[in-house]
Amino acid sequence: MSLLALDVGNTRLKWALYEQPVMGARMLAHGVQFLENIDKLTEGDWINLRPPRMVLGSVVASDAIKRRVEAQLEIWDAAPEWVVPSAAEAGVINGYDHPARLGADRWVAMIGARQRLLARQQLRPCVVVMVGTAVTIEALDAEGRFLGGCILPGHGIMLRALESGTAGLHVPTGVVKPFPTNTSDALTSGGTFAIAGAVQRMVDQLAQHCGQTPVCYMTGGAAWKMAPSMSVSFELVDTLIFDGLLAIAHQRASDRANQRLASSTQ
Ligand SMILES: Nc1ncnc2c1ncn2[C@@H]1O[C@H](COP(=O)(O)OP(=O)(O)O)[C@@H](O)[C@H]1O
Ligand SMILES: CC(C)(COP(=O)(O)O)[C@@H](O)C(=O)NCCC(=O)O
Ligand SMILES: [K+]
Repeated sequence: MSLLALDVGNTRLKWALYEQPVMGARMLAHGVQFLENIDKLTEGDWINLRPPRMVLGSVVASDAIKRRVEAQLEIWDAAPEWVVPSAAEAGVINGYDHPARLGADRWVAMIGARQRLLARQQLRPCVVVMVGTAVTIEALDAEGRFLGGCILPGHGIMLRALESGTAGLHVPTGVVKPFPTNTSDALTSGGTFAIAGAVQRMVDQLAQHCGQTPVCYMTGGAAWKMAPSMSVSFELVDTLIFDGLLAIAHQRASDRANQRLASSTQ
């Protein structure tokens, strides 16, 4: 049973077709589109795609974007399912005050991270960093409890905010330097250090809280930009959200199979 996994962020839609809804399944095809180009998926990227049997997605973009994605999915029989963060799922316990108000991408990425730790039998505390339009930094304890997390502006938003709020900060992109000596480098370095510093702080807080050094996973479209400037050790995992979607899809598919079995034996 093939699975089309969707990750709809505030900037881009990421998709991947898997052979089966299980962790470690073979990825048959994948792609990414900026949100302004999502109305052409069925006549473009998806034109020759083998019809998926199941479609599971995470969406944090607007309802209008979600409807436009659903319109593209109408060519296939499988009705799209969207993850809604709950109190607990696939090895993660949700500590948010209102579990459903947590971003679905954050929830799914934490589930992906937890599944990776479970697969390695490394039940350690974990920090999950996503560098996309926004940056999110989550803390999970060794039992898979999501203790809480931070939201920061991403690189682009930080720079645009500074540009629009000042008269003298309209400059080209610079490079990251320990001691920047021009405006471009000062801005680029400032944004990068803000993110790297926030991650380090969360790692320190979690280490102190749990009495154990956390594993740190980093993902997202702009993660590669952060990688050379991080002050803590981390693993870059491009597929963290897809890993989480596979775990949730696996759970749902086996629940349904069990229900069918129960009703057929009644
Ligand atoms: N090809 C690229 N070149 C430079 N930056 C990129 C590129 N692709 C993505 N990014 C950065 O990654 C961000 C989008 O990452 P993504 O994880 O897709 O975000 P979201 O999930 O919020 O849509 C952009 O805001 C941009 O900063
Ligand atoms: C924090 C986010 C904007 C991140 O979005 P992204 O950068 O992935 O596009 C998204 O997860 C979201 O809208 N969250 C809802 C609020 C919350 O998580 O508390
Ligand atoms: K994201």
